[in-house]
Order: sequence, then structure tokens, then C-alpha cells
Amino acid sequence: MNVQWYPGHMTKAKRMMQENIKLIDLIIELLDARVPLSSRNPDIDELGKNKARLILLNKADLADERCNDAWMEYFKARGCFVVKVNAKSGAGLKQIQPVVQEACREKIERDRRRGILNRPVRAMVVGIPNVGKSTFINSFAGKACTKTGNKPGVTKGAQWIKLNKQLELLDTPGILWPKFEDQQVGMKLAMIGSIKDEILNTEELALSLIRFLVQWYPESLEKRYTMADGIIAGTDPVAVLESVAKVRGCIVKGSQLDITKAAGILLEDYRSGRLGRITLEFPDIGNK
Ligand SMILES: Nc1nc2c(ncn2[C@@H]2O[C@H](COP(=O)(O)OP(=O)(O)OP(=O)(O)O)[C@@H](O)[C@H]2O)c(=O)[nH]1
Repeated sequence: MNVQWYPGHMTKAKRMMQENIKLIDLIIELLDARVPLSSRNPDIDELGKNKARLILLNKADLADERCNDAWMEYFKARGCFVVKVNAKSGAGLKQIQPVVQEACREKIERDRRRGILNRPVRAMVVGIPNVGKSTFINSFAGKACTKTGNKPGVTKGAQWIKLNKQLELLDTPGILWPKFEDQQVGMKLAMIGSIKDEILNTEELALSLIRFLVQWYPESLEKRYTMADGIIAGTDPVAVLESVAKVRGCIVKGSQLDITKAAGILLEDYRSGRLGRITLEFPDIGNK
């Protein structure tokens, strides 16, 4: 499956980010905890060089907790500051502030040496579409925050959300487009729902997901669809998808199975977490 999307907006978004990056001290990079490598755009390393960086493993509630811990270790071992969060419920957000202080220690000390005291750290949230940037900004900023509006010397239109005395957030997140050179990356991003289904072959995608689940999380299929003995063990993904269609009553024209509908149901069950907490890539063995 050849996954391509959004080509027209990329240049504009990148230019906006380049402008905004000049204004900030810290980049808060959101990754999807289910696909931390595939949801990462390496351009950020170039765009954000000389800036402090904090990685947030978002949607941690949808990912396998053991894998979350392994990914935390992976990023820490590479010298990154990392926190796992659920931007939707707010879980993990309290741990961010102290890590921000730590990530920006150099800047804070530099300010102090120059006699600048208490200048807040300015941060920008970046990430691929649908990773949870707006949700994060809203829940992290909460209700108590105030928008500080335009400031002199700052690009017109840049709005800052004052979170507390130590931290201000740019209210417009930076959108990074994922890299599709590797088709596996495109597939995984499609599985988590970051690519519009209209441009995909959902049956092919569902079959790929089934192949993965049969290998790594067979119990998730057994539990959700109470499948007959042997279907999952048989490892024929088509048989599994047909079984989903039967269990969910996806029938057309009297008795024919509606495989497209079953594929949609399976993908939605995965994306929403109804299949359980499932991570699609793991640090030790790469493409799981
Ligand atoms: N389960 C879960 N869902 C989340 C989490 N964070 C965000 N979401 C959901 O993910 C979807 C996308 O979130 P957004 O905040 O719109 O993502 P975005 O990165 O701003 O998206 P773009 O505007 O497309 O760039 C929404 O349905 C959110 O409710 C999370 O931590 N856990």
C-alpha cells in the first residue's frame, strides 16, 4: 500500500514552525506512545537544534504499559527528557513542570548569570497530525491560564499562554509531517488513525493489523470477538477478518460477508483502545 498525503500544506507549516522556533527556549515534542518512532519526524532535530527538548509519550493509555516503560528508557538512554502522558485525562501532566526546569537548566543559569531573573521558559508544542497537540495544550494550560496576547518584539499573531511564573506556551502548535520513506511507517500511522481512511485500502490495513495482533497480542482478538478455537492459531488473517464480520453481523445481500465493514470495525476497535493497550513498535526489536 502506497501511503501519501497532505503534500500541499507541508511547506507552509514548516515555514511557520521555523519562524516560531526562533521565539522559544523549549520544544515539547509529542509522540504517539503506540508508535514512538514512526510518529517522529527527524526534521525536528535540524529545526530545533540549540533548543532544549522534552519528549512526551502521549496516548500512553492506549499503549502497552511495559512498552511505555521500555520506550521511556530508550529515550532517556539517548539523553532525552521524556514523560509519558494521557493528554485527554490529564494523567502524567503534573510531572512535566519539574522536567521542564531540568531540561532548561542551562538557559535558566545563563539568564541568571546575565542578571535576568525569573524570565519564564517559552515552549512550543510540536507533533504530527492527530497526535494530541491541541488536547495537550488545552489540558496542560487548564482553565486557570491566561492568554498574554501579542508582545512587543514578538512575531505578530503569536499568542502566549502563561501557565505559571516559569512557563509560557505558544498557543499554536507546530505540525510536523511524518516521513513515509518506509512503507511500514505509513502503515503504522494508518493503523493508529493518523491518515484519513478515505485514501487507504482499509481491508489491506486491517489484514496487516491482524497479522501483527496474531503474532503479538492474540488474546486481544480472542477477548474482543470471542473467536472459534483454531482461527487465531491458524494465523490466516483473512479467516480472522471473516470471523470478525460474522461475530459483528456484517452481512450484505442476504448472506455475503461485508469484509469492508468488518475491517472498519476492527480498526476502530484498535484505535479507540477497545482491543486493549497495544503498542505497534518496540525498542529492542525495532519493527516488532
Ligand atoms: N486516548 C487518548 N486520546 C487522546 C489523547 N490525546 C489526544 N487524544 C485524542 O486524539 C484525537 C486527536 O487529538 P488533537 O488534540 O485534535 O490532535 P492534534 O495533534 O491537535 O491534531 P491536528 O489538529 O490534526 O494537528 C482526539 O480525538 C483526542 O481526544 C490521549 O492521551 N489519550
